[in-house]
Amino acid sequence: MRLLVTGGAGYVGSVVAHQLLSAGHQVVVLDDLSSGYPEAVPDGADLVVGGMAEAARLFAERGPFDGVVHLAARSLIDDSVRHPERYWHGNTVQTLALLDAMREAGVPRIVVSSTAATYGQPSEIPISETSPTVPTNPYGDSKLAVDLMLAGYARAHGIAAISLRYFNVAGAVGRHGERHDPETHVIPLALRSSLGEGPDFFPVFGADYPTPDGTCVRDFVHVADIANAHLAALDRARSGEHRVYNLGNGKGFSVLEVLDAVAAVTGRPVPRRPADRRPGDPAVLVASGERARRELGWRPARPTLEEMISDAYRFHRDAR
Ligand SMILES: NC(=O)c1ccc[n+]([C@@H]2O[C@H](COP(=O)([O-])OP(=O)(O)OC[C@H]3O[C@@H](n4cnc5c(N)ncnc54)[C@H](O)[C@@H]3O)[C@@H](O)[C@H]2O)c1
Ligand SMILES: O=c1ccn([C@@H]2O[C@H](COP(=O)(O)OP(=O)(O)O[C@H]3O[C@H](CO)[C@H](O)[C@H](O)[C@H]3O)[C@@H](O)[C@H]2O)c(=O)[nH]1
Repeated sequence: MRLLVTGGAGYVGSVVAHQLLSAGHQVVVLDDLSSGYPEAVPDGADLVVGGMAEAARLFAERGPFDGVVHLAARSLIDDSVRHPERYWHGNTVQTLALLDAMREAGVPRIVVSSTAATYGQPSEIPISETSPTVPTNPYGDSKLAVDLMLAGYARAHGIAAISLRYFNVAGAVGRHGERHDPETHVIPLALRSSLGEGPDFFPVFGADYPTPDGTCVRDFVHVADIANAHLAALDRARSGEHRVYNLGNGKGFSVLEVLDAVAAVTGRPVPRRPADRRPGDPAVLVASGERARRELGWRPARPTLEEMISDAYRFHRDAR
């Protein structure tokens, strides 16, 4: 297929672009480099620098395209609380422009990055695709709005649409890894603390959650597994239908368990200090992967935390 990958200069997008190329697809990356890096774009993919306003021109000049894999987004939760307009414009309005360009050019299918943040504080564990969606921040709101938009466009305009709700993405594939600035995610931050490159103490946000050790529990998924789900979703997408899939391993690890696993990989402890809860953090986020298994045939091939952390560590060492 000839595919447009938005956000392909970012963490997950660069791995998705890499796997699509390995599977023999043609890839054009559209990325405004607001949080991505040109050198992250895999060899073999063309990079076009710009926002979704460029999509119409790309479809007209470089078409026909068989589909879009849309990962471009802002995803800093704290920032979204302070500047909701950045998320409504950057995520929701930008996606609307992309969908309109697809309609105009007759691009038939789209696979979109959604997020566990669309569920907010979950009412049940594991979280299934039919669980209530009540986001607790504008980032989650802006992503849920995209999912609703996709449902309407699929129904009315025949677009084949799939939303993949990632839980906590981790790990790296070769030279494609997590490089956010600022970094807010637990594994890269814990690696830095363990290696003496971060703050002196890793802040553990909250010790009194209703979990076995009092810290939050998350469902980590290897970025290579996440990327493979996009290939399966492109195959599964059906005209006129919007489907949502949770991507997780169905198993949770607490923040303290993550810190121990990081220490086991680096051979050095993670110095830590209790800190206040981070506003909006749900105690437990664990996915039911049942629908993705049944309908996409997707099974994570790298489910262990050790492998995710080892790959992230290798990427971190090589990038230094
Ligand atoms: N990393 C996670 O744990 C996680 C979890 C759930 C969902 N997601 C979603 O996955 C996607 C990728 O996340 P990531 O961690 O790789 O983020 P990232 O910041 O590394 O990548 C996002 C990429 O999109 C680009 N971009 C942002 N806005 C753009 C715009 N308007 N036009 C063009 N390019 C734009 C950025 O420059 C960057 O290269 C996002 O949609 C995010 O919401 C990520
Ligand atoms: O310095 C830190 C950083 C994180 N944490 C804890 O580690 C856990 C994981 O936090 P992350 O920031 O790594 O990831 P989140 O669980 O907040 O992930 C959420 O935000 C992501 C976007 O950044 C995705 O959208 C994802 O789907 C959504 O669940 C949380 O309990 C958090 O409180 C700490 O204790 N200290």
